[in-house]
Amino acid sequence: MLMLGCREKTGDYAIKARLLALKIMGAITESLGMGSKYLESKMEDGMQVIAVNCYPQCPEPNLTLGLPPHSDYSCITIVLHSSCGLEIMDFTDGTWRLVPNLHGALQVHVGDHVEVLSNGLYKSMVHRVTLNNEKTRVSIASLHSMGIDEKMATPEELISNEHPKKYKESSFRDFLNFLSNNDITDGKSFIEFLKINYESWQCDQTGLSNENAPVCMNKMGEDNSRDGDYLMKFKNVKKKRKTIENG
Ligand SMILES: O=C(O)CCC(=O)C(=O)O
Ligand SMILES: [Fe+2]
Repeated sequence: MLMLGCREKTGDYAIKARLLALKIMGAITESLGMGSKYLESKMEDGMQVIAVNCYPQCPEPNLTLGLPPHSDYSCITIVLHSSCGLEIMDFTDGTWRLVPNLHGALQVHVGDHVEVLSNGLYKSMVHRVTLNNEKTRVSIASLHSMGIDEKMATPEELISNEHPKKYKESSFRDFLNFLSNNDITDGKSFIEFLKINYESWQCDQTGLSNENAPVCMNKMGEDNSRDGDYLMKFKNVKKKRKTIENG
């Protein structure tokens, strides 16, 4: 009986989360000037993946993570959790910020595909999950994207001389292929792989060719900032800046 009750509730939750995701995606495409129906049919025919994550209490939470840093390869993810643990990367200063636990609140993560769709106006969120030594944490993540072979591309309307195309197009299957060949726990990220002219961007961001590097650092925080091993890169950029300043 208990299982039956869970089954119904889970099914109901999945349906409602999906409807909410469709509405949010409509609001996002509208905010980009593409109209609320721009992706409607592709999202309606798209995929929903529900991940139920259980993070057991851990005697030494400082030594490990529940989930390593990553961004979601979805358009958006809707998360409901039982307690604190989720942290998001604040690229303005390279620190992790704990998401507060508001009872019953849903968190919405912008995923990689919305970053591509918006030509970088929306940034997919880098997040991780920490553990605690008091209680088990449970989260339900509902990931919403287009069909497995549907390519997400930046609309022409969002591309101009001032805002050149920043990302290659890709499908969910492309991501799965990327996953089979790369270890994301090693810090590899698909969105970085999709970036066009990433090498030249990276060079600018080091400040090596720019005397106003502190501005670059800010720009890095607000703007591009993720990297396959972005934390390492963030540190390296700082290190390079120091070397430049000292030398
Ligand atoms: O447990 C959480 O709060 C987040 C889960 C998550 O990031 C994921 O499933 O991709
Ligand atoms: Fe995630």
